[in-house]
Amino acid sequence: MPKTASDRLIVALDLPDVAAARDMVAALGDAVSFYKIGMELAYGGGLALVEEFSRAGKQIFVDLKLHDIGNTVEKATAQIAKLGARFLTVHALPQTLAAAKRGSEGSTLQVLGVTVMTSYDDADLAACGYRLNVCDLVALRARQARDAGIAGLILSPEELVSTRALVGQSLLLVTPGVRPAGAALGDQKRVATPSEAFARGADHIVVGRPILAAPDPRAAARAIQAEIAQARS
Ligand SMILES: O=C(O)c1cc(=O)[nH]c(=O)n1[C@@H]1O[C@H](COP(=O)(O)O)[C@@H](O)[C@H]1O
Repeated sequence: MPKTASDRLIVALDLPDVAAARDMVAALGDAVSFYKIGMELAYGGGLALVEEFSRAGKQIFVDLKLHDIGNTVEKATAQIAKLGARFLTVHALPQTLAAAKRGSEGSTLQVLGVTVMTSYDDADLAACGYRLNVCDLVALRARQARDAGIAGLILSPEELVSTRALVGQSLLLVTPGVRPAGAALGDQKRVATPSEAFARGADHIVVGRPILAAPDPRAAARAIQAEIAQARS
């Protein structure tokens, strides 16, 4: 089914509790159809919202960035699959990818591998002891994710073109680190605007603070969707 600009924008519900998340989803109304529940909200009771928002017709991305021994990742993935979410993140490391793939089998849950966090640059990787730069590490992880047979990748807008060339249409490319022109970057280091992300081949973008902290979150979401529609026309 063709995706609309609304399906392509995933709003990160980075909020402290269930009440704040419900208020934000009510304020965004029919403007937003796809939400991400990440660690802040999940640890504040937010996993219960996966079923609630799914029943209300929203698509849900559970962003827990799993990484553990294979058995634990497999069983945790199977638990998330029961909630009815569309996406789940795990770190894009071979054992973790394979375990998450096993845990999602028989369900509609799609596993996304997180390549290199968008708050990291080459110097941050070097400080962690990596010998590869961001571009090469994303490429390695993209190949490993494709080989593991998972659904997609989380990467920054900066690696979209090279990654698409590498994996073609075999993986969904989902990118955070997206900022409307002039918006505060916060802790994001590898960034682009919504139009740039779609011009470079993103399937979905993830946006949090530029919508959540806007004086009118619904208008901010609508403006991003208008930019997406224009970039894709
Ligand atoms: O997996 C993610 O969603 C993620 C990966 C990544 O590399 N960078 C990243 O920012 N994210 C998430 O995307 C969202 C970005 O939020 P904003 O920076 O407020 O737009 C947050 O919920 C992050 O946890």
